[in-house]
Parts: sequence; structure tokens; C-alpha cells
Amino acid sequence: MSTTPAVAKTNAVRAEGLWKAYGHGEAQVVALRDVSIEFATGQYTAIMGPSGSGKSTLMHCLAGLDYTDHGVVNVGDTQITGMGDKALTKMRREKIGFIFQQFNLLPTLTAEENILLPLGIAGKKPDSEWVSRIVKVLDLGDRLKHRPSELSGGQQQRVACARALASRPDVVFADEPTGNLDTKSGTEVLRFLRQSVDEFNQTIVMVTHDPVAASYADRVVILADGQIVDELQSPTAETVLDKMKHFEEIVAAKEEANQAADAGEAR
Ligand SMILES: Nc1ncnc2c1ncn2[C@@H]1O[C@H](COP(=O)(O)OP(=O)(O)OP(=O)(O)O)[C@@H](O)[C@H]1O
Repeated sequence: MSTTPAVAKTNAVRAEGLWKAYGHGEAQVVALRDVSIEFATGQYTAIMGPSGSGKSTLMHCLAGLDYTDHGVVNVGDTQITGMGDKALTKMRREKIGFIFQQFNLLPTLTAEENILLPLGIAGKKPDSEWVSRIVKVLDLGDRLKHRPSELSGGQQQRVACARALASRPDVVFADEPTGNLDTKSGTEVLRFLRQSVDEFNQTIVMVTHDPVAASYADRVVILADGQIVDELQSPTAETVLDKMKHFEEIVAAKEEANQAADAGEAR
């Protein structure tokens, strides 16, 4: 289903040696353990793993929504590690598009206003030709004057997709983008994300639990207990499902190894 674009040369996002823990002492949870990963420009990556494996934490650290304890993150040619809140907010506006499971559209604004909002906040003029092109591909032309409450879930998520791509970001982070959609609407969103990679050279990093959604990606990265434990190239729903069947074994092995390492460090 997926094709690796020939143009995948540079890295849109690069992370090296990321560590992140929540809490202290006995209550401490290590959410990321020495994670290093690269996302090539024009590549579509799905991040999978059992609940609590660190997917959201990784995405938040890559997107500058959360701080890591150690390690370095680069978005495009900018090292975001060490930036303060203000600089991070600016960086996110300029370089990153977000798509959330709950759509996160502003209810009082029309679809069109929602799409253009991040550009407006960043003080950028929209490239109207580009925005029109996305709106057309997403088939939102006759919905632009509607408010989110007047749109179906699928239409709302397509508006969120247009909003994410409107500024031509270095990378789009999508967190369970089809989690709230029926199969037909989910397929439309996934097809669009695939098309944005193939036709617009967009870079996409998507967290998902769904093997069918993951099969639209060029590669699947699997996390367990805060570490990258496996990777699949050109995934199909079947190969992803097969990996998922072994999640429990993978997690058990990782937890055991990590506990042994933690105990060794504590001595
Ligand atoms: N703010 C927080 N405070 C304390 N612990 C946290 C916090 N956020 C996440 N964790 C813990 O860090 C670990 C990784 O959580 P994370 O949300 O990244 O996992 P996930 O793979 O995205 O899970 P899910 O698939 O359920 O969304 C979990 O053990 C979680 O309980």
C-alpha cells in the first residue's frame, strides 16, 4: 500500500539519546530510555506499542511539547533542546503541524478560520494557492463556512488535516488521527496523509494502535517499556498484526532487562 519516496534524503526530525522520567524515587516511571530515532523528510512513520510504552511521551518530546531529561532533538535544522517555552512555541508554529484524535478545532470559528488560524497566530500570510489545493484534495470546498458542530467527525478531522498542512510544516505529528472516526472517514484521512507524503513530500509521524492505519506508513517503529524494540519497513496490516501478537513477549523481555539494568545501577 505504501511507497517509499525517492526524495527521502534529509531528516525532518532527529533525536538522540532521549531519556524521560516522571516522578521520583520509588514512584518514578521511566517513560523513555535512551531513544534515538530519525525521521527522513517525505517519510511516513507510524509509532506503535502497548499502552504505557512511551509513544505519547516520545511524540511530545519530539514536538517540543515536553522536555526530556537527557538527549537532543532537532526539528529541521534547529536544535530544540535547551529552548525556553517562548522559543518552543514559536518553533512549533513555524515547523510543526498537529492532528489530534479529538480534532481540537475551535468551535466558534468556521472551518476556513480554523484552517488559517495557526498561520494568523504566527503572523504569516497564507499561500492561498497551496491552501486551496489542500482544501480541494480534502473535498472541503463546500464546508468552509461551516462551524465544527455543523460538520461530521470525518469532515472535522479533514479540516484538522488542512490546518496541519496549511503552513507547509517540516513535520506533521498525528496522535491517533483515526481513533474517533468510523472506518470510511478514517480511510479518507489515512489516504490523504499518504497522498500528502507522496505528492507534497510531507513528513508524517503518527501514533496509532490500529494495524490498518499503520499499513499506510512507510515504516512502523515499535516501542516497549520506553525503548525502540523493533521496526518494520513497508508494513502491511498483516505484518503489523503479527508483530502486535508478540507485544506481550517483547514487553516482558524488555521489562525484565530494564529492571535488571536499573537494579545494577542502584547498587
Ligand atoms: N504526566 C505524567 N506523570 C506521570 N507518569 C506519566 C505521565 N505521562 C506519562 N506517564 C507514564 O509514562 C509511561 C509512558 O506513558 P505514555 O503516555 O507516553 O505511553 P503511551 O504509549 O502513549 O500509552 P497509551 O497508548 O496508553 O496512550 C506510562 O507508564 C505512563 O503512566
